[in-house]
Amino acid sequence: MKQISAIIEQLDTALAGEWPDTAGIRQFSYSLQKQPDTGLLEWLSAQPCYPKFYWQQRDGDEEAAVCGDAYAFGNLSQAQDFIREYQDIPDLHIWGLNAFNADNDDAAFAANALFLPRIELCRKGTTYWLRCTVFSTRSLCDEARRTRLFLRSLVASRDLPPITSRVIQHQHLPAQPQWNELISQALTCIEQQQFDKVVLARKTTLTLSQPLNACAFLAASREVNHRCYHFMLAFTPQQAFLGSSPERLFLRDHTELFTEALAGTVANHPDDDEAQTLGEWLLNDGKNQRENLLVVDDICQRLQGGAHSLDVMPAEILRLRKVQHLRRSIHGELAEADDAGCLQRLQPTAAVAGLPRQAAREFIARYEPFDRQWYAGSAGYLSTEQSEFTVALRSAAVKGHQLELYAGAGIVAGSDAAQEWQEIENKAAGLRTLLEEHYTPAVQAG
Ligand SMILES: C=C(O[C@@H]1C=C(C(=O)O)C=C[C@H]1O)C(=O)O
Ligand SMILES: [Mg+2]
Repeated sequence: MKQISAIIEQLDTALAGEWPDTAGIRQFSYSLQKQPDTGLLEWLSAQPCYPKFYWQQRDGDEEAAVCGDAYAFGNLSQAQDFIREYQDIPDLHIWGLNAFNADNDDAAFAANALFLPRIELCRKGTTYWLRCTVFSTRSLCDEARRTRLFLRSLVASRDLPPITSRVIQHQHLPAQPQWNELISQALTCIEQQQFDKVVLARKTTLTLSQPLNACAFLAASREVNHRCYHFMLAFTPQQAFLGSSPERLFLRDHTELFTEALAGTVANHPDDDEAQTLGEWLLNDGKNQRENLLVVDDICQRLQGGAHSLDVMPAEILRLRKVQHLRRSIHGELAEADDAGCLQRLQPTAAVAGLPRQAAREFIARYEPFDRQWYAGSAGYLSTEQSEFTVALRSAAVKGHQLELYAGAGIVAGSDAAQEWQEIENKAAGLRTLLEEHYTPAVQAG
């Protein structure tokens, strides 16, 4: 990582110059001449500064490792206002998470964790760059000094440690009997036409033999869980939220909007022919088609007035490591480039809450036995030209010796509690199996 330390030295010289004692913003951007010796996640893992955020787009072509907060935002509208105010700074990016209940100001849990980083190491294709932002509402001069101190705390990249945490114990919330009750309650509401669909979830708390390194865990997931977004926000050395999600909430490119209905699930199979048979079954299954089409309806309704020329593509199968899904891509033209508006309209979609949204959310708030917090919210970034958020699914909270895994399933007329339990087991397996697979016995022969 010689290149990076050379850039940091150049930055230090720039920051040591004359700075005004007034509010303002400055950004420095340097391109890397060649690919760094280690990956971005390895670099991020080594850094002792929080918060840190990692993101990889699902086609694998865009990657970012960012850390330190130059400024933190109370909600996405504030973040958007900030980007608009400073739109002459070409590449201002704000990164982070929106909670499931991002629109509820009274919620006990933080609505979001969005920040303008001090430092960003990014990749697009084979191009790498490093960006540093100095922002102050009072004194750029003081902030430049703090940024220099911050840069001195950055360290060289290191290999990620192997995953040695073993699962000692697990606890499901709800456990299967309570799940069965919850599903029958939801089915009664559907029959009584209180709503058409509700997505119910489970939190599984794994107690580990030793704390898990969040970056190493995400790297292990990225290695095997292809066609997914990979994201992580580390709040402290012991606390992080991460995931490998197949689902796009939205991508906005200027005023073009790309979103999707990803709902309807069957198991995957390692054998291609078997997987294809399962996929064909999924394409022709009434209950799964219903789950997916309710999401299409929801998204199209929610976008009314905000987007036009909506195009819904035919259903396709998305094959992942443990499950396969039905996906319908949706494309439209926004009336204006408004990310806060997109988030408000689209999150949570009927793929993770239900339809109608309000009735489904009330059912979840009342009967789901845990607080979703970041699960089924969104993770990503906004900037002037482009913004993208993934739905924070196939996700987990790392809390020292504990790992909380989240998985949910859409309940519609025709859902069966045992099958939906199997479906959430399969979804949780995307992350859970990484621990088992990386287990190496402490005592080795010889
Ligand atoms: C709710 C989750 O996944 C959602 C529910 C799906 C379903 O019920 O078929 C499929 C994809 C996701 O939209 C989850 O992974 O936790
Ligand atoms: Mg389902």
